[in-house]
Amino acid sequence: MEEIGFLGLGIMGKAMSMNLLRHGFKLTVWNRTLSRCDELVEHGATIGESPAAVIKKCKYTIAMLSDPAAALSVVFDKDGVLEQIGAGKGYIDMSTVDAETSSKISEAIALKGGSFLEAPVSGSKKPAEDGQLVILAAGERALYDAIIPAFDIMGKKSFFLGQVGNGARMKLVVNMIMGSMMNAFSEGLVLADKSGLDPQTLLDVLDLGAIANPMFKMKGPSMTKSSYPPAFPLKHQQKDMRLALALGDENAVPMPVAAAANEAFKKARSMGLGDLDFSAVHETVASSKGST
Ligand SMILES: NC(=O)C1=CN([C@@H]2O[C@H](COP(=O)(O)OP(=O)(O)OC[C@H]3O[C@@H](n4cnc5c(N)ncnc54)[C@H](OP(=O)(O)O)[C@@H]3O)[C@@H](O)[C@H]2O)C=CC1
Ligand SMILES: O=CC(=O)O
Repeated sequence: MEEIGFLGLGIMGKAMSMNLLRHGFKLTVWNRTLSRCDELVEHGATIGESPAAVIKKCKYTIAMLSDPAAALSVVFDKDGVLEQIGAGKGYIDMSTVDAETSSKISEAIALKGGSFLEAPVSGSKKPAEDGQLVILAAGERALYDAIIPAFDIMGKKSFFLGQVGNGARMKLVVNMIMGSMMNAFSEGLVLADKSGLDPQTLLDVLDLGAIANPMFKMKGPSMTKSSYPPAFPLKHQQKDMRLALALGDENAVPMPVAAAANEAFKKARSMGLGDLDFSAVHETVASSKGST
């Protein structure tokens, strides 16, 4: 496959691009904080000096950025994607954003004659390192077909969901469920502990029953030790809850559970936990002062 551009080398972008390099892809990378490119360069990547420079050089460019503001800035600002996108070039945004952001980007790229695909992912740092993401793509089918060799390296399964917006919406629904589950899990761990049970035994019981899942299994042991090394930063999970609630507003779907979960993530952010893993929401319950 031809050289691919990659914009955004945070937790996910770095893991995904390293994985592509390991599998023989040639990459030109850019990150706002340039020093984050160094490790990729050591593994064979080339640096592009701006998003525009990367687009100019590469037929296909992937982005993995924090939020709607970042996704829009990289496309619309000076030296951004729009300056060089055009006929024969494809832009694939894998960031988690809302459908409106994605549509704005898609329309602007179409006006320049380029192709666009949104492709947010389910799966965190480890699945990204291992090429085990679930890819939720929507937009131009021809671009999806062209980029499939890269998706096959980054993911264990890719879905094509139709028109732009469907990938963003699917991702927000999934993360809304995940964020709500994480809060219920945190409350359960604290309830077990405060009522005299061993949280580790609770984890063993959960893992054998109908609500066993990889998230409880992976995060539970570190949560019981109040350890939250960031795989999925809490500030991004709160962003996803906020965007999912807005989707609920648009569609008049009552979501009291998600709204409460969003409040807990906001509380965690106010406690300075935004850069830790989203499982740190546990601290909002664990560290609350209760009298018995
Ligand atoms: N971590 C995870 O488990 C998962 C994350 N996601 C989603 O993937 C996306 C990336 O997540 P993750 O890698 O964890 O996040 P990080 O916070 O680790 O990385 C964010 C990236 O966005 C860049 N960025 C932020 N603001 C701007 C801006 N204004 N202009 C240009 N670049 C900017 C950062 O650059 P800089 O280095 O300069 O700060 C960095 O490269 C998010 O949308 C997240 O919700 C999806 C699935 C799993
Ligand atoms: O967006 C986060 C994830 O784990 O998926």
